[in-house]
Amino acid sequence: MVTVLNRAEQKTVKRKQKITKQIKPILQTQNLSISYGENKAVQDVSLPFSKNSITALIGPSGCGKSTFLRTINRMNDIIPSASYEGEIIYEDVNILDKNIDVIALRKEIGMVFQKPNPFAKSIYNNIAHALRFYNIKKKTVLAELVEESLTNAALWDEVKDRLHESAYQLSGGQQQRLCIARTLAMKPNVLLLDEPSSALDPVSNAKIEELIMKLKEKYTIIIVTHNMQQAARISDQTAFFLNGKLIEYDKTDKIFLNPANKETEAYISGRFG
Ligand SMILES: Nc1ncnc2c1ncn2[C@@H]1O[C@H](COP(=O)(O)OP(=O)(O)OP(=O)(O)O)[C@@H](O)[C@H]1O
Repeated sequence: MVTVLNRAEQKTVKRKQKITKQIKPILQTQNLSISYGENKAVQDVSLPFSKNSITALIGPSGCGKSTFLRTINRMNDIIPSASYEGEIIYEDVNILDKNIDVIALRKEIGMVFQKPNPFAKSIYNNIAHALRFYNIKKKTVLAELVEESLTNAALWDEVKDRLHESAYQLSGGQQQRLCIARTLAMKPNVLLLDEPSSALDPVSNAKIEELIMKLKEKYTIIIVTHNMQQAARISDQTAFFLNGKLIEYDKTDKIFLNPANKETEAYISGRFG
């Protein structure tokens, strides 16, 4: 039977579809477990990540946060003992599938590590080199993309007159923003940040936090942090891990002001970890 909707009904359906689209996560793990040999480092974790939001992963050392993060762009593939169960659905595709093009995936889901790791090249070539790897070779296009990504990483004004100096001449905080720029040049959808400012001084840390909050307008961000104030300041949602398990996940305000779980409360109030 064909149902003909009147205008008002059509409007309601469209509005509902719009809301569903907004709420539907861009990325979600479903019953994800990750092992190193016999050691189950992450156990049965299901978490959604919505577009243009920041999710903080917190928990004591060794609870599986980095393992979980690295699996989202298949960085753990390089560890021979690592294996997975469950699914990671990114835009309706299970990215743990054997047939996934991992190089293309890492372009869409970029990662920045704890210690700034620029290449031993000029500031310009740190970004241009990454672009050339993806076959972008035209000089004018490269120059535009270098400027755009340095601007988006809030670094352009500080380096525009020294683009051909070695990246190693930058401060630690600037090097980390260069690494963020290098990732942004790939035009990713999701940014994975593994303690991106823990190796930096307080001023650089504040700049990186400001940058991350700005980047939320364009990207979905997942950040591992040991810094509770940082998680509380910048994230929309927080997930608390303990011994490889997801103990609690909620809006960040709820986790920090009124956690449902005693272990979460003990951790955020500094009683362990
Ligand atoms: N490359 C590896 N090979 C084998 N085991 C590993 C490897 N990396 C991590 N593990 C193990 O997986 C578990 C989780 O480690 P992971 O680094 O993910 O925790 P974490 O919460 O990120 O810790 P930290 O906060 O100290 O970085 C630990 O038992 C760790 O020893």
